[in-house]
Amino acid sequence: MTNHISITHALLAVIAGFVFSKYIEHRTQMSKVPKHIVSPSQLWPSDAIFVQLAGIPTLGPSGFFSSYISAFKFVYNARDIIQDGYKKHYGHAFKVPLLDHWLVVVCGPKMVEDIRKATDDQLSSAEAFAEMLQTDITMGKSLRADPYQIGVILNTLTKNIPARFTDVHDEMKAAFNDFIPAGEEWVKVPVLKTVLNIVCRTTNRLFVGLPLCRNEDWMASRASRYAVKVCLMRVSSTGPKHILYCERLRESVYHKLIPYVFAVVSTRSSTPLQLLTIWIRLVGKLITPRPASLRRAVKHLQPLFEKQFEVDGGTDDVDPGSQSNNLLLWLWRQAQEGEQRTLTDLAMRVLSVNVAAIHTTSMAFTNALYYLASDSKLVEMLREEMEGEVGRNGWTKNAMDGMRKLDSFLKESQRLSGTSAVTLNRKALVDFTLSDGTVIPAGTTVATAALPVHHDESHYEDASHFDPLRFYDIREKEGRSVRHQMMTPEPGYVAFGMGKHACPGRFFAAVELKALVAHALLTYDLKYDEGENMPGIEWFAATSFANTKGEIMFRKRRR
Ligand code: HEM
Repeated sequence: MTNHISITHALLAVIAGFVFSKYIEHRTQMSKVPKHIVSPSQLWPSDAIFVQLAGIPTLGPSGFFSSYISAFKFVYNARDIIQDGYKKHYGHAFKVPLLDHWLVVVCGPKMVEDIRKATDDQLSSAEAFAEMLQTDITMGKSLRADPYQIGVILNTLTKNIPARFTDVHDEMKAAFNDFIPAGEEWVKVPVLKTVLNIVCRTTNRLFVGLPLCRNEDWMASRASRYAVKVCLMRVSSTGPKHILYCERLRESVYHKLIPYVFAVVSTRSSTPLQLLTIWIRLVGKLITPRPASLRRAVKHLQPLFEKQFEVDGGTDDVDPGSQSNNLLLWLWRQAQEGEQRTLTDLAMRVLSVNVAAIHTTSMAFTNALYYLASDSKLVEMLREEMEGEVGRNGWTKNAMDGMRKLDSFLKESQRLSGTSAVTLNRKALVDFTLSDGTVIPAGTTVATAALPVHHDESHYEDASHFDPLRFYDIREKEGRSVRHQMMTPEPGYVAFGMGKHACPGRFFAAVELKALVAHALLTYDLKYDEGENMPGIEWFAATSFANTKGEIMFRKRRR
């Protein structure tokens, strides 16, 4: 026993002596190099990224331990931290430490314009999403290699909204009926959970039609739960990454904590940290919902796939109003012969579009309901407009387009409640110089401040006040302008992002949201239970969520 201890002590002493002597040697080397040409990369394995990042001001402390404390604070307090940075660094960039990497945030119209105008080879949206959602693991690599589904959503899906609107509205009515049966008595409904089901069914009526959109296994386990699992994957996959391998840890290890040991002991490609990345990827592959979700999606889509493509090869004309005019067909027609036309690849894309569509729309609808349940005057005003439009145009896309007060209300709700702290997430593929001269080093994630823009008095008078007719009034003043709509990105409104990567589904989202709110208000009365009020927004790091626990009372509308 004693022998064991002394051998261990001796070994530790040798290692400590070795590290210390190398440290002294390293300090000696460092002292010989003139300060102005010292770059960590010349002395130990390093990324130039960390050197260049040092030139961008840090919000809060940037020391090894203190920056990790800041990173933990960011998880709980991102909204205030980004707001603070926006105030202090308006017109420029600042950086915040996240647990696994630095995030550079730019503020002010000129900086946003720089990001908007950058090419995909300079700042990549796909690479930023890949990192955020771990898409290679959760969705597979082919989606990133050729994300043609984005063009399909923006063009074909948007063009087909009027033709498929009746169908979508039909599903909406059936789904509301199933999940909130309209009775004479008030019933208390958990809002987000119910809304997720309604939105999943309504959206999938457009994507895959009946009967699949109502299939409980597709609905509950695949389409919407897959989306939830992907979000959880994001959290869980970055969780271990935070601890074991991350850009920031590498930075700390290489540059701050024990730079020398790693330089001497191993090359970059074989560092234990690199091995841990592989390990994390393996764990990610084991826990990803992708194989199971994909198998189920393929099973459910197989009959539709055979019906639509095996007879006519997807070339026959389809009635635009029919259910065969769906996302699967639009994807098929855009896909290249070969791999992209397999059911597996198409099914993955259908799932990925579900991920992008369902939670975002559900959050927006939930937030809108929270406002409506607290304001009966607003409800009455909107009902009047809805009845007028539906009376003139029936339940059509045209009628939805005519609901200008509703559009304004939804936009105001998104402005104050539906937006994350940052948007336009991009990954720099090359060193990218902003117009104020700041260099975003290749490999860095950059984003623009979002919520602070929505609270900026230079864009909005009394910016923190909720004014449902704010945009309606502006549009009326400008002669019933078509500008300032909910789906229109503008410098003061970035809920759907901006530029060529602005949300391609925003046109559908706006129509669907209007139809959902109109159907809800014309079918039900709604209010909070005695003693309950509008619940607050929830946050996880820089992302905002509609309150997950809020409940609202519904009953059949009384006139
Ligand atoms: C209220 C609902 C929605 C909100 C608030 C929303 C918001 C956003 C935002 C902020 C982005 C990032 C934009 C950027 O980085 O510049 C985005 C991207 C995207 N959204 Fe939406 N979205 C919504 C609904 C939808 C729907 C219904 C679909 C599909 C039908 C969809 C599909 C996508 C896709 C595919 C992207 C990635 C675009 C790209 O990388 O070029 N979204 N969305």
